[in-house]
Formats: sequence, C-alpha cells, structure tokens
Amino acid sequence: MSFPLCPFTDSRSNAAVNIQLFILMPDLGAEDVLTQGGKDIAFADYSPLWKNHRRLVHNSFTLFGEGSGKLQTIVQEAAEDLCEELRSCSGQSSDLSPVLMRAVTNVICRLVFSSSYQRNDPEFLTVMDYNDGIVQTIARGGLVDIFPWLRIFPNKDLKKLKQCVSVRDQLLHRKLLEHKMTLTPGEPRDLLDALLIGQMKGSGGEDDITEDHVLMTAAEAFGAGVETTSTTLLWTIAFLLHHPQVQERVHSELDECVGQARAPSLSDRSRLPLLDAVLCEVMRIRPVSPILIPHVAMQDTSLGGHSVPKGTRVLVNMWAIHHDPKHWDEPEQFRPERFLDASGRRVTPSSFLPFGAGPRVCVGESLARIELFLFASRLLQRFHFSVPPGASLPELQGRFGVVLQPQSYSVTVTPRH
Ligand code: HEM
Repeated sequence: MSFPLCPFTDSRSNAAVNIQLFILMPDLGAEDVLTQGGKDIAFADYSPLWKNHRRLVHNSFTLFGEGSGKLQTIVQEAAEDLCEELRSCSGQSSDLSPVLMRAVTNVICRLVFSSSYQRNDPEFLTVMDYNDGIVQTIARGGLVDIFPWLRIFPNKDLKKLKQCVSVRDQLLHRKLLEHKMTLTPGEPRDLLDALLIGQMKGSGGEDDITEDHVLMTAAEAFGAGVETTSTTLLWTIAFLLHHPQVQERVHSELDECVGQARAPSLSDRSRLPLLDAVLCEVMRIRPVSPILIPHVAMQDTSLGGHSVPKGTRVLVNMWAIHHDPKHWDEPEQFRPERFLDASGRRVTPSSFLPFGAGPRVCVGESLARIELFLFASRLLQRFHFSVPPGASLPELQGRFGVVLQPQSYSVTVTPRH
C-alpha cells in the first residue's frame, strides 16, 4: 500500500491515522532561547497555566477581532499602504515577499503594542531586522531545535539567534513599561494591555501568568503570525499565476459584489465564496505548517494500532491528510471548487485542517483568516498579477524554512482600474 508522503520529512505516514511518531529527545537550546523555556503558548506544556494563558490571548483576539472591527480597520489600513507600495512599482518585475512581510508585520505591531509605522521608521526596521534574523537562523538550523531529532543546532546560529532575541526582548520590554504607565484597567488598547490586565487579575494560584509570559506572548505573535500569513498570501499569488482563469473569475466576483468604489470588508466574505475557496485550496495544497507543531503523548495510549508510550513526540502529518486521495479527488490539482457546493456556497470538508484541531488548534486562526481575506480581496480588487515577460512561472514544489514557502519568484503587478 502506498501513502501520501510529506516531501519535507523522511518518514512514512500511517494512512489510517496520518500520524508520525518519534521518541522524545532532549531539547537542544534554540526553543528555550526563543521562549524563555516555554513561557509562550506554542511550546508550553499542557497545564492550568498554559490553559489560562491561552484563554487570555484567545479572548483578546476575539475582543479586537470580528466583534469590535478594530482588527478590520488595522488590516484595511495596512492593505491600503501595501497597495500604494505596489502601485509605485506597477509594470515592473517585483518580488512580493518583502512587501507582504512588511505589511503583515505592521498589522502585528499595531495589534500587539499599538505602534503604527512608516516603512522607513528606524524602530520598524529594527523589528523587521530581528524578526528576519530569528527566522533565518532557525531556518538555517533546519528547525533542529523545534524538531530536535534532526541534528545539533550550529553554534554560530545559536549565537546569532541569541543576539536577535536580545534586541527583540529589549524592545518588547520597553513597550511593556510604556504600557504599564498608561494602562487603564477595563480598557485594553492592544494585546499587551489585555495580557497585563490578565496578569493583574491573577489570584496568586499556579495558573497565574508572569511578566515574562506577557513578553513571550508578544514575541510569539510575531513568530507565529507573520511568516505563516505572508507566506500563505505568497502561495496564493503563485497559484493564481499558474491559473489565470481562476484569477479572472475572482476579479469578476469582486467587481460584481464589491465594485471599485470601496474597500472589501468582512461583511463581504459570505458574498465572495470563490475568493474564500481559493484561500482554502491554497492552504490545503500547500499548508505552511505541514507537520503542525510537535505534540507529546501525556499518557500511555495507542493510535491506529500503534502503541504510544507516555512522553512520545507525536507529529500530525497534515500534508498527508491534505493530499489523501481517499478524501480529495486528484489531490495534486489546484481546484478551489472543492470548497464550493453545487449552488456555489462555501463548504468545509472534514479533512481540511490547516490550523490543526483540538485544544492546541492555532489560537490565531480567526485573526489569520481575517488578515488573509482582507489582504487578498483588496489586492485582487485593485491589481492584476502576471508573470513578467521572459520569466518562468513560480516553482510550486516549495522549500522548508520556518514554514513551507515557495521558491522566490517575480511578478508583474498591473493596476486594474
Ligand atoms: C495562515 C496563517 C496561520 C496558519 C496556517 C497557522 C497554523 C497553525 C498551526 C498548524 C498550528 C499548530 C496546531 C497544532 O499543532 O495542533 C498553529 C499554532 C499556533 N498558532 Fe498559528 N497559524 C497561522 C497564523 C497565526 C497567527 C496570526 C497567530 C497569532 C498572532 C498564530 C499563533 C499560533 C499559536 C500561539 C499557536 C500555538 C497554539 C497552542 O499550542 O495552543 N498563528 N498555527
């Protein structure tokens, strides 16, 4: 029997459960440096403290998300800046990656500590610089520390990582102090405020978060929220270059349902099912996190007939789930229609899990979906994307950095109106 293999690991999945099992090995350092030994959410062990911490973050994303419209305003403004930047290089061959990265980083800066930056603001350049340093050193290390069975993290990368993390922590610490001095309990302005209020409300129990948890959560919003979202947008444009007829249909949908006079808003989402389906199909065919984040068995158990001793590191092979021919007809084909029913309404197949599932499902899922929709809809409302004359179509194989990303490619951006 053959199984859909994730090309980015060398392990065969078990088709019944699509899970890969590894014996837990000692951690090697980078994860500790990044998170002060698990004071974030993603790498913290399951515990009452982690539950409380995650709840605080989830509640603040909900507060700023669909309900209040604050996040919509932040993303729409960032999308406007992005469009202006693209307009200035229209007709030229461009690499979208740094432009998208800047736009998404700016959203996270506003959401986390309410700073809104111009492109060349020195503080913004510092943020971009240390984030890039962290991403590059981790990617070069082959994710060894996050996936520690791979190999020892090279020392020079660990040194560079420590430098970047130190600059990051100094900046976040300064923001934290400024926030403490201007905080109004009951009126959180951003994620830092919401976490500080959560910390102040602690009852002195074992689930109280500390100031270090507040700092590491702020840091994690960048680590988990920038590369994932900007890379998904990059994949979206790459697939639309390969499928120009799909791009045309998305343009028509936007013209009919939104027009040109105003920016798309979240209330348009249900009226733009094709665009929504394109984003889903991109996350199915190229999940940026194809083996999620490693999980650990908390007790002896079994999965699909394999015994799983307590402490086993468990990897969920999302790549295999998203490419399993039992669930997806011709899984290698890019077909947004999979996510539409016969009357064109959006549907969600049960084997579609780009944000994971269960208690450790991505805590930024709703935030990410809002960003993806608002950025993609505004970009496609205003621009046509094409392959520059003489250039090749983007390579769709992908490469594994911190996330699964496309090889760099160039695109010509042409204003539509
Ligand atoms: C397209 C964008 C994104 C994708 C595809 C994505 C995907 C994922 C996946 C697959 C996981 C692991 C789930 C598991 O192991 O079971 C995860 C976890 C996580 N994500 Fe995201 N993510 C995205 C954006 C974001 C954003 C914007 C944030 C926050 C600003 C965020 C914060 C987190 C955190 C904190 C965790 C760890 C959750 C926990 O362990 O409880 N993510 N994400």
